[in-house]
Amino acid sequence: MERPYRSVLYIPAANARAMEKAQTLPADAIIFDLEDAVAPGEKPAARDALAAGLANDYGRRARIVRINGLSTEWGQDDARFCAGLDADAVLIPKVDGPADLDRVADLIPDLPLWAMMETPLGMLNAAAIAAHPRLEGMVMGTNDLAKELGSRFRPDRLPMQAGLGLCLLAAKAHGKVIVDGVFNAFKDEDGLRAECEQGRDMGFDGKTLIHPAQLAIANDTFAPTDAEIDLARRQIDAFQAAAAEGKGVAVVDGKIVENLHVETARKTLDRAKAIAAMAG
Ligand SMILES: CC(C)(COP(=O)(O)OP(=O)(O)OC[C@H]1O[C@@H](n2cnc3c(N)ncnc32)[C@H](O)[C@@H]1OP(=O)(O)O)[C@@H](O)C(=O)NCCC(=O)NCCSC(=O)C[C@H](O)C(=O)O
Ligand SMILES: [Mg+2]
Repeated sequence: MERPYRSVLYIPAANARAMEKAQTLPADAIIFDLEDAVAPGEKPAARDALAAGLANDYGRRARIVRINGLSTEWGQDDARFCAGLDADAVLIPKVDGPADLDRVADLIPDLPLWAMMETPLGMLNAAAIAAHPRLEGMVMGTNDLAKELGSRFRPDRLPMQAGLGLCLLAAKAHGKVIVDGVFNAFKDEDGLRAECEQGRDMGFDGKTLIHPAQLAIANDTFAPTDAEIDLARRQIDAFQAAAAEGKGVAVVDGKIVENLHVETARKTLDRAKAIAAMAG
């Protein structure tokens, strides 16, 4: 049973109160951020605060640490800090290609790597990045991508579609987790829900979030509904019954069910089980 990544909450590593609070928040994963959410003058103190914060009990929530890029003045110290750290993964910002992952992999031999997908080169090299043997997951960085592209924020995210699609294809081709970018207006519930639904419909595993008020909407949107779970069970049952009669196709609710639909149905049930395990 794979972990769910419906809700992936960023927490500035300098914010001890938020790290404490996260122990009880319904996030599937936490990104402890040493990069953009921490002011330059606070970077060393943020590392110390994170070391203390990671001693908290986050239960089943995945603990991912976002370091500064190795080309910055903090990156090497961040990487040294992460080697041997009790965390679940290290997230590397602004990954342009697999060589960026190699460099961090050499410094941090013991943790899975995740890549921020947020540069034009990263989009063009998405397949090679996703194929990296140490890579476990990808996170869309839609703020940086918009900045680099000079594109505008639109509710339909049309300017983002090429990048989102390339990264999604790459992640799926190589069996990696992929979560969507943040929705900046954290008090706009309708806007967040619409963007979560778009990401879910495209195939993202979940959404990165910046505020606890966004958790419920992401958790709800990226979970299979009761109707989907019920349909998945009926599709599996109907297909098994058809197979027992020597048939390769069943019909449920007026629609055909073939082997491939059964695979999707099984994934739906697995996801529901993984989500239930988070609550338990
Ligand atoms: C956006 C915020 C600065 C708002 O903070 P604040 O004004 O303190 O919010 P509230 O008063 O509403 O907070 C209420 C309580 O919730 C806690 N809280 C707030 N945010 C978090 C959080 N992220 N995780 C856990 N807990 C949080 C507060 O401590 C309050 O608790 P209590 O004391 O019990 O009342 C703030 O939300 C924030 O800093 N968010 C994270 C910003 C961040 O991490 N940004 C960087 C990542 S996004 C990015 O870089 C995207 C990517 O790279 C790209 O390019 O797109
Ligand atoms: Mg970014």
